[in-house]
Amino acid sequence: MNESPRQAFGPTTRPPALALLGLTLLYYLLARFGMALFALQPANITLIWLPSGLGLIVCLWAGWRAVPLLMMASFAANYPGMADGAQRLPWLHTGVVAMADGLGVALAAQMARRRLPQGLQRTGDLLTLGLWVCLLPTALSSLVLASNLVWGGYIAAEQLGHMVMMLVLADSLGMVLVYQLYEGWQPGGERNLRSPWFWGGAAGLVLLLAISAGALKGMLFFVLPLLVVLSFKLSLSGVTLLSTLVLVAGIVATAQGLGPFATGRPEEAQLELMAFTFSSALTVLGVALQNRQLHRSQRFGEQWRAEAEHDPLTGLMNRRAFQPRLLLEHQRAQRSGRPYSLAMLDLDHFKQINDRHGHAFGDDVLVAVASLMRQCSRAIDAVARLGGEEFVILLPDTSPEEAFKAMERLRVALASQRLLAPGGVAVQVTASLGLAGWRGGADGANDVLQRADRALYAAKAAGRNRIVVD
Ligand SMILES: Nc1nc2c(ncn2[C@@H]2O[C@H](COP(=O)(O)OP(=O)(O)OP(=O)(O)O)[C@@H](O)[C@H]2O)c(=O)[nH]1
Repeated sequence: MNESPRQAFGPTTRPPALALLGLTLLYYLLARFGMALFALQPANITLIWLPSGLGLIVCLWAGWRAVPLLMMASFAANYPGMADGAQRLPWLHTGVVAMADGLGVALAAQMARRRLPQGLQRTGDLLTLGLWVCLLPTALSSLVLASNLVWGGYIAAEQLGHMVMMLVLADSLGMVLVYQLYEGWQPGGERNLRSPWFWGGAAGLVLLLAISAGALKGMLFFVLPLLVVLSFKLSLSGVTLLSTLVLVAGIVATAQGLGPFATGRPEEAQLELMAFTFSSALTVLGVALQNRQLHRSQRFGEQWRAEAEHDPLTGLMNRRAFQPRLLLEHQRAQRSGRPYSLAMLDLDHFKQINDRHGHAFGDDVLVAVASLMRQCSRAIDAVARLGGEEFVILLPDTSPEEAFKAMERLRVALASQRLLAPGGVAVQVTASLGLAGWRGGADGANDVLQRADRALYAAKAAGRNRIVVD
């Protein structure tokens, strides 16, 4: 799974032109109609500026070539409004707005590439996202935008500071909400749509929104705990999708005069809503990232353990994993009084096979023998490769007499099989086995192992391709 597909700003692969044009059109529509959809009346304050988030993503994806397109879209979206007043040179001021918009998101994308080259990985990355990707670029572009508005006579000079703050908040919020969607998405993310938690969670969120738009306005604050619960149940993609949708819906509702933030004091309401939306988005994203990190380390732990305990050639358990398994079986046998048996198996004249047919064929032989041993043993048996051409089989609940029958079947099966060496030579491989059992008494697990080993040497000494029981 590639979870860090972040593309360099100034990318190496060209995005399809049609997709780029489509996104530019979306940017235009969001900018054009976002003002109406997200503006808090009567002061006409835009609560969230989604084009900044979309612009950031487009720049991350398409690099510098997206910037002129975004500037044109911004110009086209802003010009009707800016030409509406009595101010002079509206095209010039709209041009400055378009430039600030385009360069702001380009700078944010550059920051994201430099500061978060692997995307969001840890909760600590949220500080980088907030400060470097959102706050700094939007502060610079907002300063240019607001000064331009003062210069053009659109707003009074004393409104500059307030305007900058509003623009920074609305732009940053747009970036956080859209960027978390982009970051959260990963191949396989659509699996969330099959989870009952996703649809149940979505229904719960819609219910909370609906109730808070009516009589119980405070119910909106339960959106956060519900999203936190969902961040434990869904993958990052699902959580970021629900979080973005519900928080944007909350903003739209406020702009329509619904919910706890529609108080009739627009400027205060804006700040409260921003604080709620920011803290909710970042908390949920933080928990979801932490959770993903935890799952990853668990997965790595399991993978590391599997690798540490298995022989890479045959896939069988190795000596390290076999030892505790044997001890466990010995303790179980001591408690239950039931016997167990151990068979040590060593290939005969394996050095000759290697020398005559090559090491690679020797490896094939080891793999074939391992596979045969698996086939000839039961699910409760433990088959391990102790090293080289030496194997062991632990047969729980089995007396040496019963084990002998099973091992004899294995020995015969191996000896009657022919393996094709390079050049088409059919090679017979045989093995010698030493068998020992535990039937109670003072013997420890290692004593049983040593007895099986002694029996194996006896089998070799007696002429090979046979089983000796100790
Ligand atoms: N191809 C291959 N050979 C291995 C591997 N591990 C050990 N060997 C070889 O196994 C051979 C073992 O040789 P010996 O210990 O002399 O035993 P043998 O030739 O089977 O003789 P006996 O056990 O007395 O029948 C050596 O040549 C090792 O190089 C492996 O992973 N792959």
